[in-house]
Amino acid sequence: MLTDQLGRPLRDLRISVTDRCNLRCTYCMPAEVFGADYAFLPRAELLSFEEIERLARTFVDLGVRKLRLTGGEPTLRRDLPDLVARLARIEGVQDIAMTTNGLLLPRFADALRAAGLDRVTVSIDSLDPEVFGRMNGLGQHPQKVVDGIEAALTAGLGVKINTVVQRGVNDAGLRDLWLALRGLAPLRFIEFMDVGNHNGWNMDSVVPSGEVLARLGGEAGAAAFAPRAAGYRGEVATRHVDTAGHEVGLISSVTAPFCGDCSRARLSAVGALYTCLFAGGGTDLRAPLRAGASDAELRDLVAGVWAARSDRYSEERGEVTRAGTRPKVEMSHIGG
Ligand SMILES: Nc1nc2c(ncn2[C@@H]2O[C@H](COP(=O)(O)OP(=O)(O)OP(=O)(O)O)[C@@H](O)[C@H]2O)c(=O)[nH]1
Ligand SMILES: C[S@@+](CC[C@H](N)C(=O)[O-])C[C@H]1O[C@@H](n2cnc3c(N)ncnc32)[C@H](O)[C@@H]1O
Ligand code: SF4
Ligand code: SF4
Repeated sequence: MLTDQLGRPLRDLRISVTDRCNLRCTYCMPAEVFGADYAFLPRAELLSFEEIERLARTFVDLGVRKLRLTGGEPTLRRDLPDLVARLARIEGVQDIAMTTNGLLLPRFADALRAAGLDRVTVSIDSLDPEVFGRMNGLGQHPQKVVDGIEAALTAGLGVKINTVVQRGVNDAGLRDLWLALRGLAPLRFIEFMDVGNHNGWNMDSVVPSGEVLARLGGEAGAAAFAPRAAGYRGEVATRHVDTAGHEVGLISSVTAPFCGDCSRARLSAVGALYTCLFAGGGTDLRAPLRAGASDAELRDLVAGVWAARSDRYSEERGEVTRAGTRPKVEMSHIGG
């Protein structure tokens, strides 16, 4: 089995299909930076669906079993169901998921499901129109995302909900969000992370997951929940359930890093392989692919990168921040 320097297998591939987005979340693509004059990737730079399929096969040959489409906003990529259908035909793939802001799900959920998509994770940070409108940078209304969640459920997709938590921004409304949406799907609360170079991260704006759970429980606090076993080895969220069986996941990359089990590789929209969400650079797979590399050559290239991998950024965060920040790839580029 292929493992990296810390004995971690390669199991999960997250594929960014575009760096564009129809929102400008302040913690990801702040409008001041990603404005009208921002140079998004020209179409010719993006991997074609044939190229994504070929590279996905390479990763599956090396042990990957889960694929996740992300971005930017993956539903903006034209003909996305065609890509899903190609990926669903790859022998060995057990799970195809997509992380999305949900806005276009009413339009595309049925076609994506029919093409073979298993699950979506839909991101929504608040049900308060003012708070959500501010956080998404474009004043979009949260009901549009809720409509997307409902469209995904109606289409028969598995659904989870992601919420990024920022102190003083959306933390006051977390319990309202939980009470309103817990009957629809499991909610997962993500500690605000220092991804990219522009989101103004600082430790004071992180709400530790323990505090989030206490807020969700209302008067009973965290005691309103019981822990539930992980769904699979290396799962990023720790699971908890309330007495009615509603599930909440806590993604505590800042206060309780999970690098020890990290089996995730990331492929950017231009075909660069990144071995960590916080990487400063990646390995170009597109150039050898377009130069006619054989399947074996591509496999050797990816296997070599994984075998040399020693990333554990979240565990080292304190040391790195003290030593001064280094440039990181943008979240919208690498996919979340
Ligand atoms: N630091 C860090 N954060 C991650 C990593 N993987 C995922 N996350 C964070 O967790 C969030 C949730 O991830 P999702 O895209 O929903 O995927 P997932 O939780 O791996 O998916 P499941 O297969 O449903 O468990 C991401 O948006 C990131 O913010 C990782 O490897 N490192
Ligand atoms: C980069 S987005 C891409 C997919 C899609 N546009 C969406 O928002 O779901 C993937 C996930 O990363 C999360 N994310 C983005 N920036 C983050 C940050 N600074 N800290 C924690 N999570 C973040 C988003 O909330 C989303 O759940
Ligand atoms: S988190 Fe998703 S929806 Fe928000 S700006 Fe980033 S890519 Fe777009
Ligand atoms: S910080 Fe890097 S190594 Fe650690 S879990 Fe996240 S992606 Fe994996």
